[in-house]
Amino acid sequence: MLSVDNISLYYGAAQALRGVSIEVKPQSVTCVLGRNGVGKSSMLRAIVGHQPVASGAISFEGDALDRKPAYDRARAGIAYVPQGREIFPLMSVKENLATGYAAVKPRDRNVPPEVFELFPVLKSMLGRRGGDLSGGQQQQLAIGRALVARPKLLVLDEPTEGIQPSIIKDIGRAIRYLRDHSGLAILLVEQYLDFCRELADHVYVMDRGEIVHSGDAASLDRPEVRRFLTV
Ligand SMILES: Nc1ncnc2c1ncn2[C@@H]1O[C@H](COP(=O)(O)OP(=O)(O)OP(=O)(O)O)[C@@H](O)[C@H]1O
Repeated sequence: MLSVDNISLYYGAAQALRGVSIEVKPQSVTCVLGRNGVGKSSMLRAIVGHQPVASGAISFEGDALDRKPAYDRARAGIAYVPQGREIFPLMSVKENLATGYAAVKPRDRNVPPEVFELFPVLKSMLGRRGGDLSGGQQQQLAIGRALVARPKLLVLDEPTEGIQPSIIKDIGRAIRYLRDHSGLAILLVEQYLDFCRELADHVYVMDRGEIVHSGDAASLDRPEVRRFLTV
């Protein structure tokens, strides 16, 4: 469904990605792990069109994305929840959800019922300001806003970062539900190993701008893989 083929990415003279290739299959959860600063977020930004690549190719459902701006990628069915969530603190929960309509045809501009089924707290807080929500609730809002666009691929950058364990469980449950019942492909970047071990159909490990491991979730327990994850 998503194919990233041998991409390289630079910030000025500094190379952040060195020939990275990954595949994401439909109706699956793919996790990318690695220490701080190894290039995980850069790879996601390249996929969603926020950062240009210097070489290599990215395709989605067989179409080349390389020259497409971020909004075309969103319309093609790729939704992105950035690290830090980037919700609008002074806008209400309802207004935050509505910002997801930008990539959607006017007749589809409503909140899919599954958003409130997965995250009931959003329904009860529709009138509250985004900035009044806890970190975990903001993460749920950011995922809800991404789902408003009815994506085929959901891209999440560290969805568990700074979030209390009970909400991490809710988010894990939601990801599993979206894969199994809505047929979504989910690509997520994480530092939280247990979260990936429980959820992932496939894992990649990055180190210094390269993919150094590809395998199933159980492969994360191998010592030769672990050494790229321990600080
Ligand atoms: N906008 C930028 N300008 C210059 N260098 C950057 C920029 N963004 C990231 N980098 C550098 O590129 C490298 C990869 O960063 P990236 O954020 O992709 O890593 P990461 O694995 O996602 O780390 P983290 O978990 O800390 O977000 C790092 O050395 C980082 O300092």
